[in-house]
Amino acid sequence: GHSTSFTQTGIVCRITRPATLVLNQETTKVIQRAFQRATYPDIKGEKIMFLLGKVSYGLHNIQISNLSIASSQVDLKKDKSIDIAIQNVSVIFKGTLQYGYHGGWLLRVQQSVDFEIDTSINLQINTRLTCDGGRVQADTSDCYLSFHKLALHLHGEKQPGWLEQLFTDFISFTMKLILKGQVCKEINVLANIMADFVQKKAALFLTDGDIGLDISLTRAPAIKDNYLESHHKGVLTYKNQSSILPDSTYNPSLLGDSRMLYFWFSDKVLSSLAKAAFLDKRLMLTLTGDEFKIFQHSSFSDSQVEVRSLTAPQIICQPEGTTVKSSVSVEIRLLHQDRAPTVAFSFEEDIVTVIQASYEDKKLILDLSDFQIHHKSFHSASTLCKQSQESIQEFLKTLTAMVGIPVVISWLEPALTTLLNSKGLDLFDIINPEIITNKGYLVLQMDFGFPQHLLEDFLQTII
Ligand SMILES: CCCCCCCC/C=C\CCCCCCCC(=O)O[C@H]1CC[C@@]2(C)C(=CC[C@H]3[C@@H]4CC[C@H]([C@H](C)CCCC(C)C)[C@@]4(C)CC[C@@H]32)C1
Ligand SMILES: CCc1cc(Oc2ccnc(N(Cc3cccc(OC(F)(F)C(F)F)c3)C[C@@H](O)C(F)(F)F)n2)ccc1Cl
Repeated sequence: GHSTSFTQTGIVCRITRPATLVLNQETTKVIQRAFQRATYPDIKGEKIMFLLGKVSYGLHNIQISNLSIASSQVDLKKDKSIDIAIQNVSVIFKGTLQYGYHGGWLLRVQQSVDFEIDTSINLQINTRLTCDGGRVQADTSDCYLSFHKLALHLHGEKQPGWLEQLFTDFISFTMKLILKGQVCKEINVLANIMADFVQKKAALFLTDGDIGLDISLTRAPAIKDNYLESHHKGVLTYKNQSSILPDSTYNPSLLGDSRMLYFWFSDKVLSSLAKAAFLDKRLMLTLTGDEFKIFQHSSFSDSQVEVRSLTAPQIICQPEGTTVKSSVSVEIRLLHQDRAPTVAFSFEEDIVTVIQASYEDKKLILDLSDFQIHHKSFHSASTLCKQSQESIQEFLKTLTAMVGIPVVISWLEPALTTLLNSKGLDLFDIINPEIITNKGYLVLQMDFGFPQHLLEDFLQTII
């Protein structure tokens, strides 16, 4: 068939129906905020009333004095919208009603009385997610209020009957229009502040120093019966230069809909992150632990081992795990009191490791499931005979396998965990996350408890 010309997708986020049930708990807080933020303009008018002549009225300083929400449901409508239904929002408005009429040619009455308007409202908000300049936009113009109660209560002594009539016939109609207009406007404002907030937070999450991932959308988020999913470039930005992403291999059948949250990463994205880490000189390690004091009793004071990547590691995802191809140099240095360190000997190896990653107790765990070491070269300060070079080569291979690789992994695990937690990953209540690798991609799938901290953060941004 024809190939749809989409910009390539490196990362896909899928939020399923079970997740919307968790998120539903908190929609009422956002709606409450919308009612509180809305402003209610004065309602003024004048009517010619039978026998009374011209009557003028004005409702001033309308404020919310009490607000409660009974229940809400979130529903995904295929290829359309996220439908939020909210029942029994009961709101009490307070204000001052001024009214006056010009009776006979002399009689003028001007009254001012405090009022309460007691309402009970159902809301239906059908949110469409669109893509505007690579960012998620929420369009909540499909917003309906239905009133099953709107009653005026006037303070003080009995008021004239015609006033109730005026309220029932005219004022309540205007009141409904104002409420619908103001509340739906605020809901749209909040929905877009929220979408912007997640976009910003997500971008911060996937940036560290000069290394970042461009997570702008490649198309509008797709809404299906059981999930909604967003497609992101996942293009590496290093020192503000962004690289291109080769063609994407994503298709929706790769993800399920039983877990709340899925992230699909093309392994090209992981490879470009490894490349940026290499360019950013992060892939090197100086070991001075006791296990590396190989020249213990010689005249030299101390020794250290420096391990570093010679090229950008290549990351390939397979069903067996994440394959990392790196070429590495290991240097054994001697530290002297009085002069610069000298290199006792150094060697280079091509190392292929297969890693299985998991995430438990807010820690990233990297397990080595296979490896291959190809010895490339060896340099030593003192000349060695041929025979001993062979045995040294074997020894170094064993050293790399028994010490080198485990040391690098046990350095990388906490380093990545610290990086992720510095972004606030540990604040999330992530339930039973699974990290699954397959041909050319990696999937994170998990359930989660509502991110209370995220909502608090968000509600702070909207005073
Ligand atoms: C590459 C580091 C090399 C350092 C030093 C170079 C010298 C090497 C010397 C000798 C040994 C040779 C190589 C050593 C083997 C080490 C390589 C090695 O360990 O490779 C791993 C590098 C990290 C990574 C890409 C990987 C696997 C999975 C990836 C992780 C999956 C999830 C992680 C998410 C960001 C976390 C989300 C949590 C979730 C919300 C629950 C993600 C993507 C982080 C990166 C890892 C393979
Ligand atoms: C940090 C998670 C993440 C976000 C990405 O980019 C974006 C950008 C905009 N919206 C999203 N959504 C997915 C999503 C799910 C869960 C959490 C999350 O971000 C965050 F809440 F953790 C924030 F604090 F960082 C983002 C939402 C998008 O799917 C939707 F729903 F708007 F269409 N992701 C890309 C990759 C990764 Cl790992």
